[in-house]
Amino acid sequence: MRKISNHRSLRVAKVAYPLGLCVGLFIYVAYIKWHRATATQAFFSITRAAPGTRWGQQAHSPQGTATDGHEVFYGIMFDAGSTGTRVHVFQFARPPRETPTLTHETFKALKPGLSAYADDVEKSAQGIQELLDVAKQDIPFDFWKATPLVLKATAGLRLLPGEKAQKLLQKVKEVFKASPFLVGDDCVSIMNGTDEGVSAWITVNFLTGSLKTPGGSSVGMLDLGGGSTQIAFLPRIEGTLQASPPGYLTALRMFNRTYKLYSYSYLGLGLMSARLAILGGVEGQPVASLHELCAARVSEVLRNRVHRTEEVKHVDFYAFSYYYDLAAGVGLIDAEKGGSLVVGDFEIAAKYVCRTLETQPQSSPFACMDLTYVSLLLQEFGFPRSKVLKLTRKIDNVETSWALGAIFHYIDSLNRQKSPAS
Ligand SMILES: O=c1[nH]cnc2c1ncn2[C@@H]1O[C@H](COP(=O)(O)OP(=O)(O)O)[C@@H](O)[C@H]1O
Ligand SMILES: [Ca+2]
Repeated sequence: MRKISNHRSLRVAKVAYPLGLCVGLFIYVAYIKWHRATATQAFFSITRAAPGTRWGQQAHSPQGTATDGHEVFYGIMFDAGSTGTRVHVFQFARPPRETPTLTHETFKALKPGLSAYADDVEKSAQGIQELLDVAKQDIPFDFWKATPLVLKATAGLRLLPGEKAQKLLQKVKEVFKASPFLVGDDCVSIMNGTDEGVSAWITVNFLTGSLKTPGGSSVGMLDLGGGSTQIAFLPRIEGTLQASPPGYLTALRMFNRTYKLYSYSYLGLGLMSARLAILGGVEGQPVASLHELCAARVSEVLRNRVHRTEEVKHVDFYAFSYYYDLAAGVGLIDAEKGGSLVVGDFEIAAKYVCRTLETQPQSSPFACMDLTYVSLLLQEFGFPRSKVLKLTRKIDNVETSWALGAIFHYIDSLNRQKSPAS
């Protein structure tokens, strides 16, 4: 269902004014007729069935212009992460009577994260505006009004006191409302952890083509952020479903199939939060082996925090974010292309880096602790040392992040409101 193609020229109508007007009118009438005929077709066909989840609600649906028989449209997703804010501008094309395809993504990231402005809310607007300008440059003017603009915040804002988080969100909403894009009342929110995992699972399975084949195999997803970490996969073994605590399973309806996903977000177990917890209380102890010391502290921090499933041993997993950065940092994978490793590689790298740190200062002082943490976290999830993981930042030039899965949901919810029968 997915194709990546070159950006089409969309400004043809401006070439010859009088002729363009007639052609434009004709296309408009044809489009309205065609659109009415297909209005009852499912769009991305995604419905969330889990209780307590909140997907976008909006009164209008995005609507592009028909060119070459394809309807082109855009969606803008802001990821307000704990360590940075990023914009993802997605371009889709929908051939007549077919499901839409993702044709292009533009991505830009800024640091620090929104939560860094908790005590100076006004200052947060500058970065948001800068990222909005990226979207404006990327999306042709004629499409601005129909393009949904959404921001979802993750661990950084979840961990802030509610009032401070709300003030930041309110500021972003002001900036969004002043933009030329399609902005609903729910355009800015804190995403719940389960949705974060589910959306990232949708992204990797969409990009790897796993969603195309009903009944085919799917891949698991591991995301290690700054403030929280997510694991999501589709269990095939009944015992996994039975043994999963409440809150770890969620039903998702997508492309006319229902998936019962295992998805969980551990708030406070992101890499930056873990550093804080690990550094919290062992000062003054004599330095034995730095790795052993680190491992003992990390084990304390992780004790009874993580649910272990047997089935993860048998599922192919993609891992990204800090998993990727750390592996690339010590040369376990290519920093540009990513690659595969086994879980035990993190432990070998941790031991090596910690041992080196005992005798000489390192350029990355946290590497010993970070690698020890990641190695033990993966083991806590139930991964054996021999388990192969795929580490990737992009698949087919699209960022592996929850943003794509989340924009699918959002656009789908807009479409459903427009044609509830579909
Ligand atoms: O879209 C993305 N592309 C590439 N890296 C990303 C993206 N989103 C998050 N990251 C990576 O995730 C890590 C930080 O996670 P984040 O700031 O999102 O924390 P959170 O998920 O706990 O809120 C960093 O390694 C950052 O480079
Ligand atoms: Ca993140």
